[in-house]
Amino acid sequence: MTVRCDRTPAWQALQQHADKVGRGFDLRQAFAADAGRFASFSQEAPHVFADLSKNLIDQRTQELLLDLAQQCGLQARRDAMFAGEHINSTEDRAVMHTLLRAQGAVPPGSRSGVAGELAKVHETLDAMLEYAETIRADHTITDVVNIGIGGSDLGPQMVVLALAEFVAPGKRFHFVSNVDGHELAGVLKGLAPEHTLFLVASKTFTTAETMANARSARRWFEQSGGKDVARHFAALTTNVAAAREFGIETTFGFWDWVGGRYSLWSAIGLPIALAIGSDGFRKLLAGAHAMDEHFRTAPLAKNLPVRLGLLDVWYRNFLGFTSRCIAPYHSALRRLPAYLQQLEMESNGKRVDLQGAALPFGTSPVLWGEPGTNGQHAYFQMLHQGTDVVPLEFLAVRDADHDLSGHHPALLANALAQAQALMQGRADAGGHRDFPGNRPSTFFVLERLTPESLGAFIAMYEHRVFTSGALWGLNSFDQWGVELGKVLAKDLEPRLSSGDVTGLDASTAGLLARLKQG
Ligand SMILES: O=P(O)(O)OC[C@H]1O[C@](O)(CO)[C@@H](O)[C@@H]1O
Repeated sequence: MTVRCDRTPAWQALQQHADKVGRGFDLRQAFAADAGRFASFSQEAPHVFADLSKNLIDQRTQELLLDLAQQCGLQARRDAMFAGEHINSTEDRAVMHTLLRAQGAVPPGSRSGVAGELAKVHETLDAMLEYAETIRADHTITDVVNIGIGGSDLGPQMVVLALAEFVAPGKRFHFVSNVDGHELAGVLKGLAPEHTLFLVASKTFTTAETMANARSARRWFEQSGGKDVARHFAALTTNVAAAREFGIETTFGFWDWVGGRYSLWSAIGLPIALAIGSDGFRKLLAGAHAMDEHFRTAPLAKNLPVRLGLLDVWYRNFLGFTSRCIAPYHSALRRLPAYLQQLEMESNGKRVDLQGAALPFGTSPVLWGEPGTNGQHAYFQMLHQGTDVVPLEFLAVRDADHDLSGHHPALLANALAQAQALMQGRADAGGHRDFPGNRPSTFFVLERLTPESLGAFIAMYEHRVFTSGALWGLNSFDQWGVELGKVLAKDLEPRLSSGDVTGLDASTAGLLARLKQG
């Protein structure tokens, strides 16, 4: 049983600590006073190194945050997740995406039944990877179109882009998510049905956008002379019956205990397996599993996802920061911010606790960002000199996968320089040219961007979001907030042609009249 963070003695102690030192904390003085600050505030985890030393925390902050984690029962909730308890209480489901990357045995203390689930995981994984290898060897298939949205799009898309270096030539990958027909039409324009494989990816197989795109893709396939729907369409879903009813015979399943935003490790990862091969996909899983084991077993004080989640609570609830910026210094990670937005904001963008009581404190920050160095020439101005403090996260990769001379040192120097500038500031230039400094950042280092390191980094983020969500007393695994808009859109769609505005508010009615279809 977890205790909500604001009902613990540590919460009160952190409030006093924030009043006393938190808001007056100065990073420059902290480094001057403690030669060991980098070592004591950095952390090695599988495939990921993190420097937390440029954050507005001291040893006491860390101790109090760890007390908070203990008093909230973070370990018990973590163990309940790994054991397969139904911690997604509003949907009465287990949360076992970690089982998708379990390498053999189930975690100790697992509920009965989990071993059986793991056997199903491996059976499906083997079948999916065998299929992936067959398609990889089939040179008549030159284009793979993934049709899915949210977790059925962002994860596979982000990973396929990120691991471009590992993608065998000969196949192009396309991702269609939006119900906006411009997207699908643009992709279809360059395709031939006999050379195309469509993957319809949807956990529920009911999502309106995905179903509309899948129907249009099949119509296009048939109208352009495509033969053999069975060979050219596959479905990735927990709702195999609905996929069959749609007319798709090749299906790869997964289970209700995999949340959409945690599903790239399941059959939803088929585009990744097609792109980087079965070995590559297994390495991605292995990297994530290594981070799972770190999260599950490392003491809280040396547990990277825990330290990050606690830092998020400190910034959000005690220093009042409402957003966090992520800057991956690697152009292949350009979809990482969008992916992390869903992971964090759909998980922790909640205003009631597990019992449904309104929370008296803030939860998910706004997460945003762009790859560096591009962001530097756009919004970094605000990060350096704006009135709001926005903690920034740098992700740098030591080794490049190209041999263009000079580029990589320039890229890395920029990442280092920005973190340095944010912290140091500048007080000698006068007026508009001065920088306040003391702006916090976290700096992640991967040795190389590989399936293993990317898998570990994503898993680290999943567990960090788990940590802050657990402390806030949230159910991080439902998403009721997406439902109302879906219902209203269903009501409005026919009105766009009928023009019926009965019962609508004046603004919606006025806009509908402007958008009415001729
Ligand atoms: O995979 P599905 O069921 O099509 O859902 C897609 C996405 O839609 C959501 O349910 C939100 O509407 C996400 O949580 C999910 O990732």
